[in-house]
Amino acid sequence: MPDGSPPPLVSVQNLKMHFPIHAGLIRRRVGEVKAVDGVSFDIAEGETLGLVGESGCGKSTCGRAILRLYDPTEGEIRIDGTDIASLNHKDLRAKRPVMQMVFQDPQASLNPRMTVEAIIAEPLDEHTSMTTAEKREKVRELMDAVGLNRAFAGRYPHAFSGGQRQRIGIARALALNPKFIVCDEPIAALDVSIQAQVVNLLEDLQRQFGLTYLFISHDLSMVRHIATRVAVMYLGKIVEIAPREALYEAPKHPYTQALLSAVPEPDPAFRTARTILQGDVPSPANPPQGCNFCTRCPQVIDICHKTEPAMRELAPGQFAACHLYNETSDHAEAPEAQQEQLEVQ
Ligand SMILES: Nc1ncnc2c1ncn2[C@@H]1O[C@H](COP(=O)(O)OP(=O)(O)OP(=O)(O)O)[C@@H](O)[C@H]1O
Repeated sequence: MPDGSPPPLVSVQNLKMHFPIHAGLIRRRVGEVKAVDGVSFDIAEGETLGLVGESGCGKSTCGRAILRLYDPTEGEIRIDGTDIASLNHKDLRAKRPVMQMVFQDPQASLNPRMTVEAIIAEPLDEHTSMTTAEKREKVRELMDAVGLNRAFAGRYPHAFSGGQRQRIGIARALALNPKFIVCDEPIAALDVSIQAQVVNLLEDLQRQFGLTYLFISHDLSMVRHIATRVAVMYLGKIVEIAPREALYEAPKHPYTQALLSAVPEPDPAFRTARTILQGDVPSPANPPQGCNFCTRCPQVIDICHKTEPAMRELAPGQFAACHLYNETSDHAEAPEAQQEQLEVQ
């Protein structure tokens, strides 16, 4: 953080979320799934940090652990000046209004037996002493803010389209005037034709209410549109984090390069060589020794199998964890050069 700049709204240090694996009749603990394994990042107030990576790399678990929907195994989480990781349940409940989540599947996250009015008012019932009339008015203001017709407040979720249901979920997340929202694949379950509308709404709301987002998605094109900075996750760890332009225009980590090379580019002038990653993602219950990416990396070198690479700043604000950039390595300049020789599809 440069001198004089305000402290980040969200600060995550060495976050770990390991799920125990039990087996046998007495449910003996036989191992653990390292879903999130030492993740660190900051998010400035008003910023959107995109969190990308293949399915199963730990994005959702990371978002949930930050909001304490899971109790993290280890690590520090500071949100708006409070150490979230160490709060007891009573204090956590009091802090809940500041941090909210928008879920992937609006169908599954809305109670089908509750009206839209009751769904959006639920957090107000739980966390405020508003009168019925005040709640009624607040629900209608929220419906206006997310572009839902007030006249439909008495309807049930099934009467709405997927995009409208996600607007209901967003209105509920906004009810307590949060500062920080984890958007967990908020458009993945929606029709492509309405994905952009929901993303534009999230951007409008961010400007209007000064919101800070962690935007989790496997859609790199959408993240490029909405995020100010982007973190790339692989097998429970962040391998690269950088300002949006740097990440998309000059990715440093071979995994980021491979992910981006798979994004369809309509303009042939900007099409690059496509990297096909070999093999499957290893199990987070049994990650490889050394670098987590060493079993699939097209540019693997000896040390990758032995030592975990540290995060290093390779360009202003652009950090990557890769041995290819070690000052002592002969390969310090190799990744971009080698990228050109990769298989063209
Ligand atoms: N409650 C749980 N118990 C045990 N393992 C879990 C639990 N939740 C997630 N995992 C495992 O943790 C790993 C990370 O899962 P997670 O859902 O966070 O990944 P993701 O990147 O969000 O993937 P997707 O995009 O498919 O949701 C996976 O291997 C998953 O099976």
